[in-house]
Amino acid sequence: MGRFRIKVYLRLRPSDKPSPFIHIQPTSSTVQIDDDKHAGGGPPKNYTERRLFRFDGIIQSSSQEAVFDECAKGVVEDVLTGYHGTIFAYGQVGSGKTFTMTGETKTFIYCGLIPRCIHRIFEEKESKPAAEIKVHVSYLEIHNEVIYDLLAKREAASQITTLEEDGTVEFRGLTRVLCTTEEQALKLFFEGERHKAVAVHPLNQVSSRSHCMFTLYVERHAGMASIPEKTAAKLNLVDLAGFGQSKGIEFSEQSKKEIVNINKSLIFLEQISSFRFAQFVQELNTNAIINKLLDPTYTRRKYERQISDLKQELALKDALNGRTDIAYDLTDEMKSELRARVNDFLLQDAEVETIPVDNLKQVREIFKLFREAQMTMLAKLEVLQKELRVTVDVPMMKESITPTLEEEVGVGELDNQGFHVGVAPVNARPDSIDGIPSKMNVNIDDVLASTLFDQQMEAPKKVAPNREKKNKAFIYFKHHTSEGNEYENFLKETRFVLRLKRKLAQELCNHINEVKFDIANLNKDLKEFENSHIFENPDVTNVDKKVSTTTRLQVMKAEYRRDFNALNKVKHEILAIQQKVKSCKQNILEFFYKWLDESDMEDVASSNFEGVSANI
Ligand SMILES: Nc1ncnc2c1ncn2[C@@H]1O[C@H](COP(=O)(O)OP(=O)(O)OP(=O)(O)O)[C@@H](O)[C@H]1O
Repeated sequence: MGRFRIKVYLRLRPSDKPSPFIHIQPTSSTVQIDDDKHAGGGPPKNYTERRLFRFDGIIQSSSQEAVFDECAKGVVEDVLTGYHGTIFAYGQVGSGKTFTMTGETKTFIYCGLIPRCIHRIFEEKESKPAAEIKVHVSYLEIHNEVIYDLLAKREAASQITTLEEDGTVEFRGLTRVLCTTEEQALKLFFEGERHKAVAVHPLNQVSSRSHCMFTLYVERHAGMASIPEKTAAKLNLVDLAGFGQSKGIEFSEQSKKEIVNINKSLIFLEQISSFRFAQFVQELNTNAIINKLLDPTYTRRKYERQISDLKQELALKDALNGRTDIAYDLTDEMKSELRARVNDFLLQDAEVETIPVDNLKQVREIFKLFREAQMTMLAKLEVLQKELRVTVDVPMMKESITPTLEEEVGVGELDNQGFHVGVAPVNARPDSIDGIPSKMNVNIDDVLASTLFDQQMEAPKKVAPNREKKNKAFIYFKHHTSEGNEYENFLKETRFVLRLKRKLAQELCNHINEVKFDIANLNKDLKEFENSHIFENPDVTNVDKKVSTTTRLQVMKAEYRRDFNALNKVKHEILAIQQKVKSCKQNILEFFYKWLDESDMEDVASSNFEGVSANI
């Protein structure tokens, strides 16, 4: 990589009346401008402190050939060796940009830089066929902020978009044409010229109203057999639209729009003025690199050689460290051995040291196996969750996979491996549910055997009227007195809630029984796996089956524990509601007998309370 400075040359257009206040010094490549107080002109007032401007070269009345030799030849030579290059002309309207870049193309001596660059590149191509130079060209124009492809059909041109990446700008959709001869490239250039937007300007009869960029893409071999790398560089040749004062000049609406867009795109230039801009650009540094196109065959050979060298180096290092039996390429046998070790570690509690770790490839293979195991487990879990229509969240899984000390003294023992279903809060353990883990079936009536549900209340010992009349009086009390009515409604509501809770408890019992059944079967399967000694003859399908069974067992146990705890909770709620029902019944009877005592017994006896059942 080389550091380059942008070079700036000043080309002066011949003039009949050169300004007496601008002093050109070709030998020192400087321009001295007199103070504007005396000159009545010069640069904008806010820049008057700067009077001396230095350039890389000043070209006065030179031929087009001399301009090419001094300003462009070096750039073209660099492009031919693989560096990108750009030549652009800027200046006021009519200052000679197009004359410099394109020139008068009918006669070669008046040809500008673009035809001369084309000529030089094809000259190289013809003189060095071994370099296999390939040349493509493109030509674009930016007019009124729209990009046009001058080598494509006009209507398709506006579709060109720019893509900025890593500090470079690409034109998407721009036509690139392969040219095998200089004539072909020139023809394309002239064709593009005809499409350019030009208009009459008070300072120039044929004024460019757009920015144009002609690009030559040059691909070639480096030219040395030992370095068969290709280079690919491009040469951008840019003719900017002219900028300048438009005050006091009459323009058409179209021209006004163009001027606004041109001045907007050249705002930096406009504010600094041509000379200021030149000084600024000269201070910029660029990093230039040769743009290599790698030959795949050469690159492959190069890397093969590097790999072989590195292998030898590694073998030497291993030998020096006494590691002579290290194999860096894993065979299928080695891979299945590794798989068996990983399975032992994951499923048989084998020590981690039993997994060999000798080289990077092994480590990668081990990671791969771990990932496979995890993916298999996750996939199976997903299937299980779908099957069971339950959501097992991660904390619950963790809890069931990793027993805690607390769990060692937990409730029940569902399998023959010391597993229990977890710890129920001491005060939450209902007497009638103690038997669940050891019994195969849970019955709601057993579970609720201790309840006093629907017991008939014993009436306080009182002198009662005839039983049938008393029942009728009780019904009357419930339906026709405000106290009785209130208790009756409350009782109905409480019983309704009780029915719902009982239903829920019944469902939980059923599910627990199903889960218990599944757990018993899974335990049986696991036993069979163990008896078949699958790990002595590892078989992927069998190992997978065992993983699946173990995972399923853990899920079922977690589910059992969850439902078991839920059942405990519902049981307590049922007991509380039953207690409520009981006291409600007691209250209603108490109030009934009180009401009966206060009533006239004759009235009660003669009353007709027909039509309602006497049970409460
Ligand atoms: N060095 C030169 N020697 C002779 N004639 C020149 C020179 N420079 C420019 N001219 C003439 O001056 C006129 C304007 O030049 P040109 O069109 O190149 O200017 P421009 O900067 O491209 O203008 P615009 O910005 O309007 O496109 C043309 O007729 C051109 O032939």
